Amino acid sequence: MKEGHEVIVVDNFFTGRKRNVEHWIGHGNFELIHHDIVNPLTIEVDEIYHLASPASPPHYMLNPVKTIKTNTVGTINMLGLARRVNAKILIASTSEVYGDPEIHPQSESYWGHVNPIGPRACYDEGKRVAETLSYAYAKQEKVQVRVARIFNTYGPRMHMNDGRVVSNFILQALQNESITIYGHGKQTRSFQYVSDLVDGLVALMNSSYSLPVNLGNPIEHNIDEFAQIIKSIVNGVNSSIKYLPAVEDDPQRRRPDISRAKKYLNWEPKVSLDTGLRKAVEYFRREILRSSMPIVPQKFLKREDKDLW
Ligand SMILES: O=C(O)[C@H]1O[C@H](OP(=O)(O)OP(=O)(O)OC[C@H]2O[C@@H](n3ccc(=O)[nH]c3=O)[C@H](O)[C@@H]2O)[C@H](O)[C@@H](O)[C@@H]1O
Repeated sequence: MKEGHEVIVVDNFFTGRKRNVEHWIGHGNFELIHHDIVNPLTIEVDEIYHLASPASPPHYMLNPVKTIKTNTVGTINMLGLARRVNAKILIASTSEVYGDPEIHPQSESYWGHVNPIGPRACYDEGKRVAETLSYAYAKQEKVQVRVARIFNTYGPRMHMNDGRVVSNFILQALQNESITIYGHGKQTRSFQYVSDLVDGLVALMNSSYSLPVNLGNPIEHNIDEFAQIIKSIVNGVNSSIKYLPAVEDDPQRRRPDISRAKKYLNWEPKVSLDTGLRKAVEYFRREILRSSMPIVPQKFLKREDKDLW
């Protein structure tokens, strides 16, 4: 990137400007992803990372309309901005475009198995439309797009109330509470450490490859095993396992085929689950100590329960 030029990163949590070359805008809120954020007459923009959207199931299900708007209207705004300022744009898509997959592991050529009217549809279909929009803008408006299909990611500085499995299990084990498994616990996931993901996103942006690319760690565990791994790292001897009702449309198996990322980006994850989880656990331990009251893992809420927005 040329000196004095801008990279715009739009995501959920960071707002404001960092150093000379980065622009963080966010809150996963589609009104903020607006074309007024950059005045193309005063700033030259080379790259836009569009990462904005709620991504945790209890969060995105709480306000499905806003989730869809962020991924459709918000993405149109960002693609329009990329076109006007002639910037390359990276869209954060998701493993959830594969839905509850019938093909395993999932490669990018798989079209997916998504329930278009289920509780996850606001996110799954929102991201699928975001991909469709990206390639429509690429074809019609010649926008340079990069599409990352991101698989389950964790690490320090996750939101304590994120509500996804990694933060829930670590919080529960650290606070000697029961670990809550939704359903039978035989569903699988493959977890990647945050720095591997960031390396993959930057490699994709810098590459000349424009089709979707899976970014994830292909080592797969079922959720029962994952609970035991967290317990052993935390030494959560007092945490029992509590089985709760299954989440509707919960994908039963998920593991990325990362041949494409290896071939075109020369990328593969480097951080083992054990190393990454130890770092995440240490972060959570410190956060709990800093907090004056117990931190309750996020559960699935109804709109009237709490407004997270
Ligand atoms: O990261 C991904 O690839 C995508 O999938 C995630 O969805 P999911 O994998 O269902 O995320 P979690 O909420 O962390 O659930 C993982 C598994 O653990 C289970 N779980 C979750 C939380 C919990 O307390 N207990 C529990 O058993 C869930 O039912 C599910 O089977 C999120 O939708 C997105 O962050 C993302 O796009």
